[in-house]
Amino acid sequence: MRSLPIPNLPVIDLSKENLNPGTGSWLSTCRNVTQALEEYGCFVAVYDGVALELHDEVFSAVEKLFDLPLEIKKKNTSEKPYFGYVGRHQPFIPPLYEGLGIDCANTLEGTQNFSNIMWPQGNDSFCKTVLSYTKQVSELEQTVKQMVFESYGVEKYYESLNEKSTYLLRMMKYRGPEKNENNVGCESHTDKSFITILHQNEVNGLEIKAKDGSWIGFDDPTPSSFIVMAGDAFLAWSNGRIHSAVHRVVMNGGSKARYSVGVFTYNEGIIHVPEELADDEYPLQFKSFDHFGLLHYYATEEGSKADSTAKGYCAISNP
Ligand SMILES: O=C(O)CCC(=O)C(=O)O
Ligand SMILES: [Fe+2]
Repeated sequence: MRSLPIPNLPVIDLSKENLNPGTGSWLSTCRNVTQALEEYGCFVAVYDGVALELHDEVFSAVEKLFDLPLEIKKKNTSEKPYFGYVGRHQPFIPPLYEGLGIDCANTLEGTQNFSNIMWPQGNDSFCKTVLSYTKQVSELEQTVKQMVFESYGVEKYYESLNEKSTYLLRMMKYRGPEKNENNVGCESHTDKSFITILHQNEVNGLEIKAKDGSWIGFDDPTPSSFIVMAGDAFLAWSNGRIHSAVHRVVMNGGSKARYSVGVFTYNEGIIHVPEELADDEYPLQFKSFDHFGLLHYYATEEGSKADSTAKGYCAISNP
């Protein structure tokens, strides 16, 4: 019997040298990026902005970070939900999971605030590594945003939104499950960010739910492959055109730990749906909204139960 082909995520080459605005390859890549985000809510970007050496430094720094004692990691706290330490001994969190977050990780101040808490004696090399990593990945994020804005003919709004962007770097560790232990590392969810860019070590586990309900595994990571994923804020901004994909982490392999890092974009202030993205055929579905308000809403009981965070928080209700 012939087996069905395993569905794959779209793969798009976003290497810097191929991306010159205005060229034919830029325009076709804009279309591919937008289509992938509309259909799958994500794609695999092949990106050469993070050198192999920096990639290795990041994952080795992250491993060392998780080796710190739990009492120290728990000092990573934040007013913003899910920005600080999340993990062991917390209710509703899979026991395999631990995560730490650095707010404003594209600034020296952000990385130093974090590292001074983890290592009161200082850790300049950690700061330098995560700062250059976040800066490089934020360039990829900006390219993707610019491409989508251009595809929709609303590039005039790009700069003002981009100026309000802040970058959260979240580092995740998933230990391998023990015998007979549940293998879910991270429950199904959509991200609350505008865009998330994920990068992982060689241990697989990320699965993305396609629109037909099937799960697509990301099984072929390389140091230059990044998962670019749209969050609920991007969906609302696009008046529902961009899809925010449900995804989860399932640890099917052996005992080796999975490490991943995600750069999550949030925007300060109010996000407006461009008026060009609503018309008679496509009526306005979302009100202007406060991005961090959306995140806080998700942390409420009502918000955590909503089928769609974006709809629950800022949909225009039909009479
Ligand atoms: O570890 C991963 O690859 C995914 C993590 C994730 O989905 C999240 O932190 O929102
Ligand atoms: Fe996620």
